[in-house]
Amino acid sequence: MHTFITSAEIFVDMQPLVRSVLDGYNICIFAYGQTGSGKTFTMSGPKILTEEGLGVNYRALNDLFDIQAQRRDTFCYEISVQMMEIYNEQVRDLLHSGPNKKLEIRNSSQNGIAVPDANRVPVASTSDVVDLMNLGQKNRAVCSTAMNDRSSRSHSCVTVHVQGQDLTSGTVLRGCMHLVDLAGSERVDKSEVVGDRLKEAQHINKSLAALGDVIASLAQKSAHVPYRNSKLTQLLQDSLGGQAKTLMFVHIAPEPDAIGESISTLKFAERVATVELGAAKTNKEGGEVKELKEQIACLRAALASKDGENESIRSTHSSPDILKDIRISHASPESGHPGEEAGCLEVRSNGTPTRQTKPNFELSDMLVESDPSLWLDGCNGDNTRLRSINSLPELGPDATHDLALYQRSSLDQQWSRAGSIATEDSDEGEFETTCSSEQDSVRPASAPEASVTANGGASVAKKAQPKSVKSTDIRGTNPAKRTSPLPKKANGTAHIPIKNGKQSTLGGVDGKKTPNGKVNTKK
Ligand SMILES: Nc1ncnc2c1ncn2[C@@H]1O[C@H](COP(=O)(O)OP(=O)(O)OP(=O)(O)O)[C@@H](O)[C@H]1O
Repeated sequence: MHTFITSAEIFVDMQPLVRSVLDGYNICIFAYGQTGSGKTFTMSGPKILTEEGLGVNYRALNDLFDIQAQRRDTFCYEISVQMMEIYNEQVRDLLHSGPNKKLEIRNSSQNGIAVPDANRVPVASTSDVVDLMNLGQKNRAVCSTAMNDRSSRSHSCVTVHVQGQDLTSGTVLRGCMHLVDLAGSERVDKSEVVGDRLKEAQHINKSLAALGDVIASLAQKSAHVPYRNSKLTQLLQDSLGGQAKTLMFVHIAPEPDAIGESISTLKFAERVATVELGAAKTNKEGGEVKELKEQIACLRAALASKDGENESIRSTHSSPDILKDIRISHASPESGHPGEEAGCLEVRSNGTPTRQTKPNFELSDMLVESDPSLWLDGCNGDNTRLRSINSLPELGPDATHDLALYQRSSLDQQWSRAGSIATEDSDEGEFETTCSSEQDSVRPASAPEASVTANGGASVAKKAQPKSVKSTDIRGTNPAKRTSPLPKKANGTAHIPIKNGKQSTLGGVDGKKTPNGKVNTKK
């Protein structure tokens, strides 16, 4: 049995995840699968866009605008978009009008993984987004191959930055969402590519292999995760091994001769499902942090002015013009204190005695007065990075994973949802210690779990769900509490429960596991 579903229905399932970007979470949604299996269709929609065909990229941004409008009285949001592609191992700006320059992926303690030099365009409405996406799609490297007349020759990434300020408390939330349409893996004998197309295919396959290696390392909890082996894995580093909420759509082509690729795609999905993510956390800057930052700014200003005064004193000392104003008070013969003679200097500037002014507060006093606990607990931002990566919390007992499987029919190219797994993660995650982009990350031993989605043209979702966000995908973790281990929706969605955020097996379409633990893409 299978049910055909539309892009709108797929979006409903991922909506809670998208919405949490407005609550300060980092989100990554990406499409994986062989060439021609429907990744671009899922993310962006068909070549000629219709309202029903709009891909999840558009829907996600539309949804953000809707909520922005709903929260107008309580929050002030700024939304901006970047659009990049990784083409032949080079990061390029898709919103750049001039010649494309090579961009660098940077890892900073403040922003995590980012491409700061890519154009970041503020958007305020759906039409702004449509214009931007059109420009990006136009600039994207696309070419016709024997497998797909509109084959993406690059990985594309739409990054949505959201900053919101709570108008009551002044708390600032920063969230960021990557929407990634990967280039498809392809067998070059089948896609019949030569020359530049062949070179592109080799780069694509190599970077997807690097993604596979990263997933394998994460799944095995290896101490070393080879993020640096490709630009793709560098860019997705935070989403694959960090504290983002990540969802992956896995696509397979239903044609019989694609069976080899389909199996390897599903094996990949199975492995992704076992990856544990760190607990999702918000990028929140509360009132206390704001206050402390203001204090720091004051202290810096005070120090600067103090330095300035010291400097002016020093220059007064060394200025020959001023020397004449320095009067050495020779001890009167009566005083009889030779030591006082030498030490008695009166320094004047501009002919008037200068006194060293004491600042209103002392740096040391202020620092002692500040409660150090505030620096960690009061701030979910960068200061928490100071904590050891070993202190990453395990997922609570309520953590679940939710795997959503979508299936595309070979005949009418419709999607059928087959099952779903999601993760509910603690809101109270901590940052992994940041490292330079020149270093691969070492995985925290206790990092909690990921979740995955697959589709039968298939898709896999991996997300860490905030407790505050009501997700239709969130399930209790205690299997005993459930009436069925794989409750099935009328439309064919099966939810696979995972205890303590761990997925034991990847369920089949009908909610049943095949003997070898593979997914049943039953139609
Ligand atoms: N669910 C669907 N319904 C109808 N048409 C679809 C669907 N999925 C994909 N298609 C069509 O199949 C073709 C290939 O899809 P698409 O370009 O999205 O594949 P892709 O996985 O992005 O390929 P590549 O990796 O080569 O870029 C397109 O013509 C697309 O319109």
